[in-house]
Amino acid sequence: MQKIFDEVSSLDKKCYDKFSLSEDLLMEHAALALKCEVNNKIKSYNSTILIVCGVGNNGADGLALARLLQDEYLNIIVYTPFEVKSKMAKLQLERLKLLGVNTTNSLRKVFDIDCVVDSLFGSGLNKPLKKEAIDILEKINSIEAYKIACDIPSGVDNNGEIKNSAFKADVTVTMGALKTSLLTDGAKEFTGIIKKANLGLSSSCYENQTDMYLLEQKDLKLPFRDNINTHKGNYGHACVVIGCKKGAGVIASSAAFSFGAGLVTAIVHEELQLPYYIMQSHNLPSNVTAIALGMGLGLYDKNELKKILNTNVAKVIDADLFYEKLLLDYLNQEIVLTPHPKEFCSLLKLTKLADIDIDTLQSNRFKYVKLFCKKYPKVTLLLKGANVIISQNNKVYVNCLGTSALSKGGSGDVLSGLIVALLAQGYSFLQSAINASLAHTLAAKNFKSNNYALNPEDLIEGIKNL
Ligand SMILES: NC(=O)C1=CN([C@@H]2O[C@H](COP(=O)(O)OP(=O)(O)OC[C@H]3O[C@@H](n4cnc5c(N)ncnc54)[C@H](O)[C@@H]3O)[C@@H](O)[C@H]2O)[C@@H](O)CC1
Ligand SMILES: [K+]
Repeated sequence: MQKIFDEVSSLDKKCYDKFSLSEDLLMEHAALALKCEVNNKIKSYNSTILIVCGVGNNGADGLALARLLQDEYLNIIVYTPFEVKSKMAKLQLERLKLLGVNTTNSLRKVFDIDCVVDSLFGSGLNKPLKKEAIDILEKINSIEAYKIACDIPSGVDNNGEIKNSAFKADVTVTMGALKTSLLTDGAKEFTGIIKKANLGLSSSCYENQTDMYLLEQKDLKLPFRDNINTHKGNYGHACVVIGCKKGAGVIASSAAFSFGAGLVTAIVHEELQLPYYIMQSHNLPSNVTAIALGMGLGLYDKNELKKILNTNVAKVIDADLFYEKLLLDYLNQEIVLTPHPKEFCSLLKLTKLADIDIDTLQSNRFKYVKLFCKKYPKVTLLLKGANVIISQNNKVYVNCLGTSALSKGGSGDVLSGLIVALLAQGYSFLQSAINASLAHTLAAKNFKSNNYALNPEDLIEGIKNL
């Protein structure tokens, strides 16, 4: 798990005030981290590196990089389209001049470039881009080369929003600590792989306390069976309520069985053709330990719903239930909710927290997740998206490991099945949501066939083999 911060200027300030590091020293480390990234990828001396430098300290990072790369590559183009403004950018430019390095303010030749470093705008981007900047970004985006963003892809603002254009990076070397702005669904299209640069201090000294964390592959804890002398009753009894769209519940049931639940029962109105290992019943069995409810539910008798919701076992709620007022009666208890953005908008409206459209939510995912979890601190909320956000009370966890292969009907049903399996086995609400989400995304990431082809069975098969 890595810490995430909304802003890092206070952390930079701590470096100056508490540890007596200078801005110049931090910048030198930033440039060194960029140099490492270039060197790791570009091995041939006969290469051309284009460094695009803006007017502020992000540009200054690029200018310092140009100095560090001298003599390492045949051709280093230092492109400064605008007159530099910040004190550090002026100093870095002066240092380059003293070395006899020329810069250019026009970029004609955009072929035969092996690597582009984007140091146009960083955390100081505070207004929409003008045409001139948009044209530059479009021009450098069109170059076929390895693309490195310094700190944050230019055009992505501090809320992680992209107003008109942004640099499309293969890798973003972010300075000091991970920022929320890099982890929005919108930014995911532009950041590429995110790497964190050390600015001269270990993370434990540079970073402060936070309630936000980025989940990593190594955080995954699978429900391995450590004891030998066990029986099915030791692993819980998961029940999945089958609604009108029966496939959803069937997928969830299969996923639950494959993720370790000792028994899985589908709660049905009529006998269905199900895998032989999934039991069927009209009522909840007396030994139920967790329930999944909502997927493919459609129209369902309210009294039956209430009866299921009133059963005192762990529950994961999905899909159609986010449009049901009835759910409001259960938000002050421990429960896992797994809405996608449209369903979360409905939930926000039902709870009278906000009446917003999907675009507004997507631009402010963290804000609305925090708002909801503040009002309902017992709920474990998992907001689906390109980057999944999982939150309980004031803690927020982000899972960036998902891929577009998961953008399919049935993926969410698998996730609910995984969560109910862990709940049934006695894992906590938060651990169930986190580990199910990690398993879900990692299985998709490991999928070897084309990324448009993943189906729920492939996903379940992948989860079995993590
Ligand atoms: N403070 C520190 O100690 C460190 C800062 N570092 C770098 O400094 C960067 C932040 O530097 P700055 O605060 O100078 O900010 P930026 O370099 O991101 O840019 C700020 C400048 O761009 C202008 N600007 C903002 N939006 C614009 C727009 N849409 N169109 C045209 N001009 C616009 C501003 O007026 C300002 O002059 C970080 O992203 C990071 O790369 C690193 O060197 C690490 C250490
Ligand atoms: K940048």
